[in-house]
Amino acid sequence: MWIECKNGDEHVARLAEAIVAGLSQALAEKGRARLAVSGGKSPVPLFKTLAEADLDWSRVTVTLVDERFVPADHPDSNERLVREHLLVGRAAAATFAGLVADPGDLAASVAAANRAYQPIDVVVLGMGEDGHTASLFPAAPELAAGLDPANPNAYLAVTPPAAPHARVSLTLVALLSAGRLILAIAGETKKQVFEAASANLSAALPISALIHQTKVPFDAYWTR
Ligand SMILES: O=C1O[C@H](COP(=O)(O)O)[C@@H](O)[C@H](O)[C@H]1O
Repeated sequence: MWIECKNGDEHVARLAEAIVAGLSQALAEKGRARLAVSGGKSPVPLFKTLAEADLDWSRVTVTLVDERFVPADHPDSNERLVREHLLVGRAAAATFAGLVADPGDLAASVAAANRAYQPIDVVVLGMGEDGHTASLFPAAPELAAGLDPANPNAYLAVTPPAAPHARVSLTLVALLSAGRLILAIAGETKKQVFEAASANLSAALPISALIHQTKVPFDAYWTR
């Protein structure tokens, strides 16, 4: 479902409401919940609101949709972003599962992420203006494997052709094993990219693989 919000405050409030609803449902049904969040520049206001949500965070595991292959204290680290802005306040009681086990060994980090993987209740995605989501970048050499419905792995290494750092990313198979997918995007350019991806399923815009699927509830929240 496409959901338009009138401003940033409504965007954050509605996203937080949907995420908390998904986590609360998992807690009620299973006693534990697993949340995967994205990094990049845009999620900080959402993280700050989520951090104060009235949830039993001690029964929530927070993990990452994707990670830049950098040490956890690097300015571009998604783990650093999450630790600084989400795992604070009430959410400090959550357990965190990062994706870079060894900042000197990408293959070992991906292998460790795959061993630790458990199905995710709520996935919060972003989208780049090139149509990438998670770190499933258009034209990346690993994109076909990332989108392969028969890929047995939850995570893979990705080399973005035009963005910094090698990545560790959830595969499409893992994304489509989640309880629900929530996309947070802002701006006219991303709206146009989303519309183009809605018109055609194409590896040129990897987000289209999520739009054109019916396995998992998928909601896109947009604001100007
Ligand atoms: O590189 C990344 O970019 C996307 C989009 O980031 P944004 O700052 O444009 O919202 C993000 O979803 C992904 O997790 C991140 O690694």
